[in-house]
Amino acid sequence: MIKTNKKPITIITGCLGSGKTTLLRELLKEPQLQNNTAVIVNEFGKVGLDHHLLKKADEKTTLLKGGCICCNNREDLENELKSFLSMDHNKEAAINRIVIETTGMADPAPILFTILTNPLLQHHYYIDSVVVTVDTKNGMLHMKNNPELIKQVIVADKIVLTKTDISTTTEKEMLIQQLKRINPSCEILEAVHGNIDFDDLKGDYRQLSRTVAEKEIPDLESKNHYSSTIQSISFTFHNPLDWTAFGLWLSALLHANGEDILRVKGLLDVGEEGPIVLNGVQHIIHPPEHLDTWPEEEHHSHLVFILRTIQPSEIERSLKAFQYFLGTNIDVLELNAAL
Ligand SMILES: Nc1nc2c(ncn2[C@@H]2O[C@H](COP(=O)(O)OP(=O)(O)OP(=O)(O)O)[C@@H](O)[C@H]2O)c(=O)[nH]1
Repeated sequence: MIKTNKKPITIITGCLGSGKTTLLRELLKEPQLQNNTAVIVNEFGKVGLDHHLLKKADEKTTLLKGGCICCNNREDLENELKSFLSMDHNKEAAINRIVIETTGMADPAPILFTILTNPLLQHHYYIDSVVVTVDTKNGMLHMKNNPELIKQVIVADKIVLTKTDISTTTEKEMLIQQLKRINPSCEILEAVHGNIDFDDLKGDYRQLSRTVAEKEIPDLESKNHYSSTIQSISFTFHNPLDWTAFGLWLSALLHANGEDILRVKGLLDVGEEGPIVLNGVQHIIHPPEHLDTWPEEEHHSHLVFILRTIQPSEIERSLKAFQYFLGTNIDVLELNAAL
């Protein structure tokens, strides 16, 4: 147990769709995180969905908009962390722990750098633990295609293997071997659907004195680490959509372009009381989740794609060609977000 007045920061990072939000949603149910914990979520583009899902559990959830936390959004992070300090005078409202969920392609190094080198932040906060979720099913593929994952694993204190329930023993063993090669000192844990104790993810006293040098942070100066082939597009639908027709359209799209559709996420109005949460990671569409109620006042469907090599306009054309069958009007909210 660390004895300090500094506030611990837990950073949850990991590849697109590896289970960061699922993990965080479960953790926020723990009594120790119900009060006085602030959650900072960073997502691609201007349309974030994860913070809607988290908001129900924790009202102090902030979405950092306008770019990735590790490239063009570090000042926002700094300001957000500083703003929590102003709540310290009120014991009940004071924030005593921060959890940051980064985008799926974030390089955690610049985030650590921001917190570890700003004198004010350094005085009030410490990095308790860098937790990296790794999708056991897609992990080897992610490792091959996403250099960001390697950087995440390098700085990880704890790796949480997710989706072990849908992976084979061989997939898991090969992945563990590979992870140990990259970061031999890292603790590797498992969590199916985010089922893990927060205590297991906490750091130990040694992290309190962690410095930039100790963390061997790579690529501090990189402004933007993304490959230019990665783009995103988001849509909004104003009326409920036909879920069966949508499923057909999406299956055909993934069948044709699965490798190039890195991620699809949606909060969809299908004419029921609450929305459906849609989650796809490359070829895999996870079982959709029905929410009882909408997390926000506004009940419009949102759909976000993160793409590699395939043009966002192709998705738009394909979706619009299907519009009649979906029974709703489609607007493009954001196209070609600079990732
Ligand atoms: N079977 C299975 N599915 C999981 C597990 N963990 C997460 N998922 C599913 O994986 C999908 C993606 O999970 P998220 O938690 O949204 O992933 P994320 O890392 O937050 O995604 P981004 O924010 O887009 O990077 C969802 O459908 C989850 O229900 C797990 O342990 N087992």
